[in-house]
Amino acid sequence: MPPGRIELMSTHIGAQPGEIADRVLLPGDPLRAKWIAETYLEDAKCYSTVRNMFGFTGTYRGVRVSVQGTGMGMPSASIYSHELINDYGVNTLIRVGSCGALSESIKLRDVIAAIGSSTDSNMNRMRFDGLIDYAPVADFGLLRKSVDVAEARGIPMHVGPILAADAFYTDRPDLYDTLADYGVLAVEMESAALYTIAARFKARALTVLTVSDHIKTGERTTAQEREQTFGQMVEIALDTVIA
Ligand SMILES: O=P(O)(O)O[C@H]1O[C@H](CO)[C@@H](O)[C@H]1O
Ligand SMILES: O=c1cc[nH]c(=O)[nH]1
Repeated sequence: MPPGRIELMSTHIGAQPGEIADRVLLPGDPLRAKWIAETYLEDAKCYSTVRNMFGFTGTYRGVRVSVQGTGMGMPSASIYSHELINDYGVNTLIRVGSCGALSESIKLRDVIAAIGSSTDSNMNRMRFDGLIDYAPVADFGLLRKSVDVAEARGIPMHVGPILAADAFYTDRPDLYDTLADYGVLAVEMESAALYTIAARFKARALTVLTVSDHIKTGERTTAQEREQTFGQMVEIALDTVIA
């Protein structure tokens, strides 16, 4: 930090007030955040390197947009979502993540927009004293816009429910089959927390995913692909977040 500059960062994000746009894309992978900023944003500047969880602000089609890594899992994603909304005034958050397909109807590299997110996480059970099974859902306006954008760009996009799991490696693959029977398309690890925190603090949130693994077929993409080549998902998210 330059001498004389007063430190006003939040606990986990090293940005000064005003350095983060009011609309933010949220990849789990901080290097995907860097790739998105370098590939899609004009005049992108890095506002945070705290814990190497990079955040950048630039412009996309003339609109200020930020992109912030969230890390893996709901505890980590909750921290970044909470601080972006409450400490930096962010009002629109679109997660751009990878996921594992649960359904035979979904193929590797397909794009999914998540209407709602079931979860095995205990976080909402604590929030609601175990009395309510809260249903975390996407902001309808963002979801509808993303569908319009995908259609306009000619990108096929599945729209449906997903699972946000605490564990990447599961001992209960049978539950994935049951969830698929109930129409759940894919599994990832952050969306339920994002939707819940956005609802709690009156922000708008959406999750758009690219299938990086197929739970049924065992197919998977490479780490480099997960970091750098999920362009269709990012383009849908960017066109949606600036609308
Ligand atoms: O690619 P990201 O956005 O990190 O999302 C998925 O990838 C990670 C697991 O490999 C989890 O964070 C999961 O949600
Ligand atoms: O959370 C995730 C992400 C990708 N693939 C999975 O199986 N799980």
